[in-house]
Amino acid sequence: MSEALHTLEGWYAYHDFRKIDWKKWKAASADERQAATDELLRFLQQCGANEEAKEGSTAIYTILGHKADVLFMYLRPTTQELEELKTAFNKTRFADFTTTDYSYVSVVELSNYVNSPGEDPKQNPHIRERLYPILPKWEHICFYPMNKKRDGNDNWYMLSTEQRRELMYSHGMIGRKYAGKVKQVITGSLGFDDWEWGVTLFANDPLQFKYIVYEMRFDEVSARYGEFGTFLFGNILTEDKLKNILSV
Ligand code: VOV
Repeated sequence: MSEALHTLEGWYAYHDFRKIDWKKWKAASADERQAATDELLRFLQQCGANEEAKEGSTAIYTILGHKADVLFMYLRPTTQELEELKTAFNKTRFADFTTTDYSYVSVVELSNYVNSPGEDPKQNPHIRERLYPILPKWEHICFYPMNKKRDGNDNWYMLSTEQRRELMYSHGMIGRKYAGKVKQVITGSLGFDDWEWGVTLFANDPLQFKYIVYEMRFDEVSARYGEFGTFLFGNILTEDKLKNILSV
């Protein structure tokens, strides 16, 4: 029988992709640039303190290619906190030098194909770690949204729970080959954004993104049912690198 699973949700996610207005930045005085940089660093320090207190997590990456310059990825317990962050960032002087062309709203999700009967999954420390993840500070990030197809005979949502479980098992087995090389954070976005899931991958070797996405294309879950949006790739942004990038 085809029926919805009880998904497990954790922290809410906001991927804020920003472009830097370089013309405006270069035209600003050295004092203005310094003040804007200091405000940005203070904002990021607050994000760091939030992460230390395990009340959320933040990852900052520069984005390669024309689609964006910087990604601020926030995980927080409530959507209100995400909104407060968005507003706090927009109030910084640095934000005046940026524009947002793309963002993504979702919530960390486990699809619970692998639950143990009789157990409260939210009390399981391994599951809690995945629902409330501290984002790895690995060298690279890859983000893309995706759907499961509803197209004629290729309709994921018409498959029985058993069929979907089997297919997801095979997906998970491929994923497990990348243990230690790729870390995935899957966020559900039905009702929040234009696609069904956001896929955020972290790796220290950028080629691992290419390998895993390619290998998964041959797996039925992706080959038959996967539909994919725009891919964005980036490099980690440390405080020193940030100061370096912003110095003119
Ligand atoms: C990096 C490795 C990796 C590993 C180990 C892994 C494992 C697993 C498991 C065990 C499960 C099911 C239970 C749960 O944990 O939710 C999932 C779930 C999911 N995945 Fe995955 N996935 C990985 C990686 C991984 C990638 C690279 C992608 C993108 C696919 C591609 O073709 O580009 C992906 C997608 C998803 C999605 C959209 C879901 C939710 C599907 C749904 O219908 O609900 N995923 N995934």
